[in-house]
Amino acid sequence: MTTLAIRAEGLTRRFGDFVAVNNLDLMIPKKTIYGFLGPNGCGKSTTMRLLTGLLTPSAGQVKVLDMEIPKDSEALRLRLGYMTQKFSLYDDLSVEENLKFMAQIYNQPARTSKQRIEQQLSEFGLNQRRRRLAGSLSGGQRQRLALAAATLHQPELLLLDEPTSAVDPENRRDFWETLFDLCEEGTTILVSTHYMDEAERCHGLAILESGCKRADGSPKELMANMGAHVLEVDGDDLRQVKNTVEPLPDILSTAQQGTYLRVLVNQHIAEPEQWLRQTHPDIMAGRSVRQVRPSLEDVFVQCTRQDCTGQNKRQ
Ligand SMILES: Nc1ncnc2c1ncn2[C@@H]1O[C@H](COP(=O)(O)OP(=O)(O)OP(=O)(O)O)[C@@H](O)[C@H]1O
Repeated sequence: MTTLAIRAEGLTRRFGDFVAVNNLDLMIPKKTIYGFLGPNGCGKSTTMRLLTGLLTPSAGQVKVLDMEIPKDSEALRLRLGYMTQKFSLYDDLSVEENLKFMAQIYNQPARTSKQRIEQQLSEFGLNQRRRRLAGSLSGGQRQRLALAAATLHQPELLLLDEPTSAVDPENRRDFWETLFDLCEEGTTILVSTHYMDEAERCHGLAILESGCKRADGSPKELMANMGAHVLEVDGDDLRQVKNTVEPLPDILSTAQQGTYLRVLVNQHIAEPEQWLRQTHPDIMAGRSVRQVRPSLEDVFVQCTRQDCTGQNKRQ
């Protein structure tokens, strides 16, 4: 028995010539919430499908809950919960019927499943809506039903593919509270997202782009080891400041945020504020330039500047 829920080495998936998941190494500890952060098309869903055994790897080794994939995929399925991006329950079945159906799929004995369904209906606030057709529920209610169904059989590992993309901020917050409760009870959770605030809630995180892993660690570690200074420049005409400083090789990126320009400067510059003022004294005159703590978005920008071969995308 290891302390890892998922261990992948060189995990790769090709579709024809296209490499959707490229040589991915993952070590995901049990009883943690681990995130995949990345833009559309970076390979999050494909990786999740590989980890559930629904898709066969083109190369690499994967162990999930100490079982080998794809060899043990069938047995593993009963120990996993998987919530896909699209609502995958039946619109024309009621809330309760959907849960009963899921209980049958997971071979739950009728006597215990009745009790478990009642428990889920109450825990996920669906008791009053048990006879409503799933198709008539709101986005937040559908999402709660989907999570109730995915956790009905008390899986050890829960994989959630962009679970909050169709819900409002309040439901998203409640949803995350539920995830922390499940984690506290011993469930390992793997969740994909493109929201920075959600990624920041994870214990560990892999930043993916174009099928490659660009960084991993806790959000705190990622921010501490980003390899760049972050400056905020204020004042008028920030567009002009941006266009002027951006071509400098030691400027890694610039982005306007309200009344500030956020500037990422190469870490080897010893005194970045002073350096920026000296390189463009005219345009910096009368502005405040101050160094601030990196955010996860800065980390994301910094580690996705290059493509999988290490080429700088800006050039
Ligand atoms: N069955 C398939 N055949 C061919 N290409 C595929 C297949 N499945 C996925 N891809 C491609 O692999 C890449 C990664 O897709 P994937 O769905 O894993 O990305 P994602 O990060 O989950 O993005 P999104 O958030 O948009 O779902 C995309 O370019 C996609 O078009």
